[in-house]
Amino acid sequence: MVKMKSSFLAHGKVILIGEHSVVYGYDALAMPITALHIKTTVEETDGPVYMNTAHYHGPLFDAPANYDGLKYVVKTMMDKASSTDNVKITYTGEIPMERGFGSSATVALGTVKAMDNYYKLNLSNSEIMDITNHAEMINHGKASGLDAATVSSDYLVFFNKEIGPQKLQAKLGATLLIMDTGELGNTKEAVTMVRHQLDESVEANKKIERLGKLADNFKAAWIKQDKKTAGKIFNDAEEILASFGLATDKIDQLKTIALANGALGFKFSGGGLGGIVIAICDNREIAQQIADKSKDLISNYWIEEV
Ligand SMILES: C[C@@](O)(CCO)CC(=O)[O-]
Repeated sequence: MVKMKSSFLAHGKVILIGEHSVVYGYDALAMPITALHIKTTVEETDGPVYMNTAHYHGPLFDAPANYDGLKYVVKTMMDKASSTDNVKITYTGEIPMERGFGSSATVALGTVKAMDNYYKLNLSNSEIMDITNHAEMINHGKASGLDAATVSSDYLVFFNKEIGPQKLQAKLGATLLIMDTGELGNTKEAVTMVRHQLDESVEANKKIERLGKLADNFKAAWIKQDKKTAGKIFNDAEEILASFGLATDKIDQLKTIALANGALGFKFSGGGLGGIVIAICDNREIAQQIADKSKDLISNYWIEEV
């Protein structure tokens, strides 16, 4: 019997604060970006299991190692369905890859959900999250679960590895300017860089603990709608993240422009080594002005009221 084609639309995320320290059990805050999404479509094929993305077309199990997380997802779902029929999986839509927008978690989640529906498996939410998180572990070496939790939520996520995601209903009353440096980040490399420093230095461990505390202070400022303090905490977090060697020249240049043009605070978001940066601004006009002044350094930008 021919199975019905199945699709799932999953959105991206940005981490507001707590990247890296979240991997070691500290708190973090992240939000979904519904403007950026990827649609995963699963359908029957006579050939080998096939993958169709903007970057790769071909048999999935011949794809390069950076698709290993997806290979695991597809194999796991086919095993769960006891299926020997092959599928063709197509990804459409756009979330810039390796920028901190959670594209790897988005495609992993989309694939689990679309295949769950395709095979009528009715997996529980925790099974779906476990498979998505395991794919993230394969992709990043060590993953907190924050990305997977945020791409599967339609609300602001307060997250801790032990407790999982909690909904934060508050608003800061500020404008976020999210800018894409156009530089590819590399989460796996960034997470490894931090881990090596933690293995070797007490000072590095203290810095990670401070980052974790900043996330809690940021949450408190957010709830109080204290955007000035939130901005200052952003700057403090950026300083610590940069001290691990995770910022780039371009990130530093964007920080100078943002702070000289009225941003309340600035930090990169996600693993670092490139990717996206966020400026907290008092209002849209300031955000637009910073984006205009940064235009020669960025490939794109988004303005979000939070
Ligand atoms: C760097 C990191 O904290 C965020 C990557 O988007 C890694 C993780 O939480 O798994």
